[in-house]
Amino acid sequence: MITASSGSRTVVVGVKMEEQESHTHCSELLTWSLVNVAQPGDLIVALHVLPNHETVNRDGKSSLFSLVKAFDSVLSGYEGFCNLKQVDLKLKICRGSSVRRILVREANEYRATHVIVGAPRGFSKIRPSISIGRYCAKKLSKDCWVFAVDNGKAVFKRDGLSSTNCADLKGSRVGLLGSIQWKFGKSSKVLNDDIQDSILLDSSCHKAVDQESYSGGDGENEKNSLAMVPVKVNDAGSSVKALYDREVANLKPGWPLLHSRISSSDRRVSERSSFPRISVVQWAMQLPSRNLSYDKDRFLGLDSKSGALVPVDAEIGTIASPERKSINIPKELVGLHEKYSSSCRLFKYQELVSATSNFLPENLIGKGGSSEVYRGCLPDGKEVAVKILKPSEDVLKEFVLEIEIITTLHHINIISLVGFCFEDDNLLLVYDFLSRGSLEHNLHGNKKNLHEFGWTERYKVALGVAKALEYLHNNGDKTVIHRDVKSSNVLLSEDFEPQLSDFGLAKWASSSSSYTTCTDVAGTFGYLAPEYFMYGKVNDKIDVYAFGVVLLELLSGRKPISGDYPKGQESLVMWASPILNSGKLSQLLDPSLADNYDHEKIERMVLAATLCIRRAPGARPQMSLISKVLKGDAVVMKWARIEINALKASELLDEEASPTSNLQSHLNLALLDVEDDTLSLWSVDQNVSLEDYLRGRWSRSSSFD
Ligand SMILES: Nc1ncnc2c1ncn2[C@@H]1O[C@H](COP(=O)(O)OP(=O)(O)OP(=O)(O)O)[C@@H](O)[C@H]1O
Repeated sequence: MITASSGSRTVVVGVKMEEQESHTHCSELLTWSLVNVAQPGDLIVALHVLPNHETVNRDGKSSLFSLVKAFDSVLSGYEGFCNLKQVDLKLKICRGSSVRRILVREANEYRATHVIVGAPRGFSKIRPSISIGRYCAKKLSKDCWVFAVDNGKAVFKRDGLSSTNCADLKGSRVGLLGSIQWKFGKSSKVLNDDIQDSILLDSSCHKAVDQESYSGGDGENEKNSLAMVPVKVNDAGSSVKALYDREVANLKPGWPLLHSRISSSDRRVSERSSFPRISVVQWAMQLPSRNLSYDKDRFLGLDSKSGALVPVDAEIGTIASPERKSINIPKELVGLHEKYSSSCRLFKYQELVSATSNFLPENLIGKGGSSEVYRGCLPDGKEVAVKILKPSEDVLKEFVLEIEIITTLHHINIISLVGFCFEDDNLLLVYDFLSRGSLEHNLHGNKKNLHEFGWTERYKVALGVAKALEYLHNNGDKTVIHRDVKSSNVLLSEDFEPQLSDFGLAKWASSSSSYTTCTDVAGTFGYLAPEYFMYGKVNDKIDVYAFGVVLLELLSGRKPISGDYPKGQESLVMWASPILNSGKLSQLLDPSLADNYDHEKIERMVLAATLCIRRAPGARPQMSLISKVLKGDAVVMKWARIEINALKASELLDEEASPTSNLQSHLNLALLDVEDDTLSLWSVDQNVSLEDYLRGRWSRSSSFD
């Protein structure tokens, strides 16, 4: 039996391949499942039941043969998305007479946590998917979630008892390197375990399907699994891999960065599971490259009672271990306190335990992908937010980087670090507490606060975050690129003054405009700039793009990505772009707010958003210009209007030039706004820089005025 690794979940999706319907049913159901249910670490099993009587097609070919081929073409479109979302997608084909019974049997075999069924588009019977959904709900354990999806909407849902609910894409941070290693490790394991009845898909497909292997079986009890196909993952180095290598060489848009990671890691088998059950420090010490033999005279000591590593702090005068001997500590933590003692405090773990009333669940104010945040109160009455980092491969790097970067930043719109703690099993960061929580919460969370969070406050937030980013990008000779600008990383004070937080992914850059290429693309769905997502290219413009998405959230009240909206509107950028082009502002603005807004300020936010989300990084202005737009600088506003008119003209041309899209580009567009860059390059050429504009060197400006 194949199951997901411990701690992860298995989602069984009953897919039906409809020859005549260009596979739309299968794609829709899978897309729905991946967007709405899948979470990093999940195993998604696309299960197709082949009726017993179907052995040959009308054209006389083996039905299984054509079926696998058809599935391959559909599923290969999901490769990039699955890698990004860190899920493993498998196809399983079973033979049998009753689809529902086989679904239940397979779900039980996989110990599925979620089962998703659908119905072919245009099916005229009364919602057959609901009836299958009900059947599965009745037959499957109460732990299992069951969904019936019809036309892109869940028409039936049975909540499972397990606490693991549906995915919330907004919070899914992505880390490509990690996902690929995991995927290979996991895929290899699954294949080895199941090698007897699995068939690897070869590019020709002829080897993929053993024609003998599906010759019989007339009951559901029979072992009638026919094919288990890992999507585009092939340990044996088949032509699929060759394709990756070719594509890397050409660096075409698509998934080149993913491909390069895949080709360089195809022999790795990593056993990445969920979070390890050992301490962060212990865990980090196991990593070979991070260890350092260190005489602990100075900062860390071994607690003779617990055997744990504890900080030795001369100022606070805590533990000095009697057993002074050489021990291994992660090199990242060496000298940390000494280096930052002037700018922030080293807390003892006990102090933070007391401050948060032993991390009382009621004090939990937020959860991130890699952390939990508790509200706390220090003995002097100061309120703090205590962030506990969960173990992960990069946790030490992120911990130290956050301290390193944040202690150099001093701005009213950037969060202050009060102190930190590394002790025993724990890595903690202590910040000023911001009473209104995150912008994300204010926009998309508790709707009853909405009347307080009106247009004035939203404008204030937009301007404050712009100033924070301007400061980061122009702070002396070292630019800081945040890399994870998003509404959950903007915190609000009582009077809605925003502060940018979470510098765990931030990067130093020598200058704001020069590019560096990252192999560890990380960030959050919905906010990733296309050039960063596709090529790992990083400069300040990736923050500008993400800020544009935050502006759109402020204007529309919509989430950057959500499966709640109709097909094609899941991505905020994709939904908003045509509206921004059409200038029909009423369609863009948050319907839950009254329309007594300050027109000028809204226009500034709209202009700024339009400029920020331009696909070509070179066409996105620097944050200093965006701040000026938001402040309403007359000259810059005029220039911005000209820019945007030029953009509209270029987009109209582009629409005429390339009206079609395939599944891959549809997914890219819908979820990540990744598209061929030709339009953007065109628009860069056509547009005028502010400098040129000010020098009056742009002769065509009058035609757009
Ligand atoms: N200083 C703070 N004051 C008040 N609330 C905070 C503070 N810091 C964090 N929070 C709350 O905790 C939540 C989680 O924060 P955290 O930075 O751990 O994760 P995130 O940014 O939401 O996600 P990820 O870490 O995956 O990017 C925030 O969204 C916010 O609601």
